[in-house]
Amino acid sequence: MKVTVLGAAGGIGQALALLLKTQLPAGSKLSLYDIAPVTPGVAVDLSHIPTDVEVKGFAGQDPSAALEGADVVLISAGVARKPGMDRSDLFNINAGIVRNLIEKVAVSCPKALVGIITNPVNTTVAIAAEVLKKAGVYDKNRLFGVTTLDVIRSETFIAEAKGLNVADVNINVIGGHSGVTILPLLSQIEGVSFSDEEVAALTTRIQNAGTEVVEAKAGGGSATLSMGQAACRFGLSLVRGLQGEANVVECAYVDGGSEHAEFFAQPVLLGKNGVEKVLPYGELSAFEANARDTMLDTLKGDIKIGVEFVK
Ligand SMILES: NC(=O)C1=CN([C@@H]2O[C@H](COP(=O)(O)OP(=O)(O)OC[C@H]3O[C@@H](n4cnc5c(N)ncnc54)[C@H](O)[C@@H]3O)[C@@H](O)[C@H]2O)C=CC1
Ligand SMILES: O=C([O-])CC(=O)C(=O)O
Repeated sequence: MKVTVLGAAGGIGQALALLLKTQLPAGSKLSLYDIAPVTPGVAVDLSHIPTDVEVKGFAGQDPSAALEGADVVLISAGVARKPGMDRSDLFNINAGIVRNLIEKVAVSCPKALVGIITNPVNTTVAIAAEVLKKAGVYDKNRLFGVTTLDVIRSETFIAEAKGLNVADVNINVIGGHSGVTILPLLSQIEGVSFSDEEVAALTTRIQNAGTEVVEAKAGGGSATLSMGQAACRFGLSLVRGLQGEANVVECAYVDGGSEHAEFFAQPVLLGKNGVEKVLPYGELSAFEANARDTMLDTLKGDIKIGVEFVK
């Protein structure tokens, strides 16, 4: 199994690479690419950790060598937010970065499963899809927006609020990955009940958790370590699916035939070809149904910007 990280010298990329070096199945290959010249050194550094995962690092303008033969590609290349910015403010720089990288993916490893971390995810995934369509290699089951950070944050905050063992908390987070498009389905958590005030407060905290980190880092970037963990969890789930493991389910932002929007985050069953099955996200409370319906204009607008960028 070969996993390639694009943006591997960054805050997320390095954390993710470390976790993958220690957690990928024995015999895996880990390929690291970034425009930053430090990247081969990051690979040398990681290669001294005694696990059976071979690490190679690549820098420069062309990611092709890093992508050759990749089964999974995780993309965190691009700029991160500073206080006062929205994720959509990153579009001007990150749209072109994602477009150029996906053009290389389309040539070097068109069958790879691709997870996009680079913000604004609601838009960059649409860009990736259009680029892959243009290249004639689009397979909707192989492209994912990585929304796992919303899931792990929800698990953490719910366990804290309700005194639960976090390992027992499972939650679907649907929609997209910014502001009101992030919708945790708190009504589905088994064995706990929330007051209306608790639901409103917890939902808002989960939706704004990225901003919580951006403000706490005071100009030094956005979430990197928790995102590294989230991307590792998601990447390992993609690998487990590829290896034929049964019942591997994650929420992700996919082109899954949703009635709501062209791309929509919801639970998917992962398998040898990526998305094996798009799963229903279950019953919603009245609060959640209203939140889902009111997010759709924003989500569809974000997607449209991505589609138009490529056309
Ligand atoms: N999906 C999610 O839940 C989350 C997404 N993000 C997003 O992830 C992205 C990366 O964040 P950080 O790692 O904190 O940023 P960072 O600035 O620490 O790292 C970004 C890396 O991308 C590299 N890069 C820039 N252009 C490149 C190109 N054309 N090819 C290859 N590498 C390139 C840079 O050299 C840098 O090493 C941001 O867009 C951020 O908003 C961040 C947190 C959560
Ligand atoms: O908020 C940001 O800019 C980074 C991000 O997507 C998150 O932490 O969820």
